[in-house]
Amino acid sequence: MIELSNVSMQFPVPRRYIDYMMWPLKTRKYYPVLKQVNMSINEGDRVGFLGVNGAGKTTLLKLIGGLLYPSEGAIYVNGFHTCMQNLKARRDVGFVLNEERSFFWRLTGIQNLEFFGVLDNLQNDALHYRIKELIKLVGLTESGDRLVAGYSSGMKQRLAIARGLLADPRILILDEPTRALDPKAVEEIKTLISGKIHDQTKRTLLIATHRFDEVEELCNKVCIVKNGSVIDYRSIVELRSEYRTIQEYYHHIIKKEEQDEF
Ligand SMILES: Nc1ncnc2c1ncn2[C@@H]1O[C@H](COP(=O)(O)OP(=O)(O)OP(=O)(O)O)[C@@H](O)[C@H]1O
Repeated sequence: MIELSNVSMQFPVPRRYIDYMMWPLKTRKYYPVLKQVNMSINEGDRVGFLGVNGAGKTTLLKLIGGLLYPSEGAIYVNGFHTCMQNLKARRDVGFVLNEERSFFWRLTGIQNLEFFGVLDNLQNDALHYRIKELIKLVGLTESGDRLVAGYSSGMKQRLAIARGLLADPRILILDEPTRALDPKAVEEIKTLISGKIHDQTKRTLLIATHRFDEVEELCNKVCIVKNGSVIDYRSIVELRSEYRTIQEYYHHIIKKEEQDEF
């Protein structure tokens, strides 16, 4: 269970930008990225986070995963406060972040997993057994001994998924898991996530994405983030009674929100 109560997040304005800002913005030391977010996510839920670039999806996921602390409010993951009990809150959370540079390119896929596995407190036989299992699960058995420098984007994404699963977390956070992949690789990653990662384990999945098909196929709930606020959060079954597709629902909610602003 994940609970967010009145969560706000501000980042400091970088010094180099202040010089170019006009008064009264010049006096601003912080800018808001998330505003008063309240939501709860049940165990086994698969939530798709939709919103334009810069809406605050990644920041929200990093806060839930305890990688960032909120400026205000509180987040509880399985009853643990993400600031006060950070290690306990993070124990059951795995991350699949879309950062190409987060692997050591001159090491093999398996060597990378060994490195990150040690950081996750796995050792010796337990670590090697887990890596073998994961390499098979993500379909990298043939290429586990190849240098990551020679991996395609799809293979790096599979490796990122394996890394996120090293500690066998109950909650998996995926930030744009199919970004920059070709259509075949997108389908393969979606099948991997829906079948082996969710269906067989009933893990909680939190997925930030720009793809409506991904939400349709992988999620049971949708959360729309706009300008740092959660403007709608509901189950897909519920929205089906009003909208034919996720796309139609998304555009309608965004339009309604814009009309309400004026
Ligand atoms: N570490 C940081 N320091 C300062 N500003 C940040 C930091 N991380 C994110 N931001 C800012 O917070 C805002 C929200 O960014 P975030 O990455 O959460 O959005 P997003 O919805 O995930 O966007 P995208 O779809 O492009 O990934 C942006 O304006 C971004 O520049």
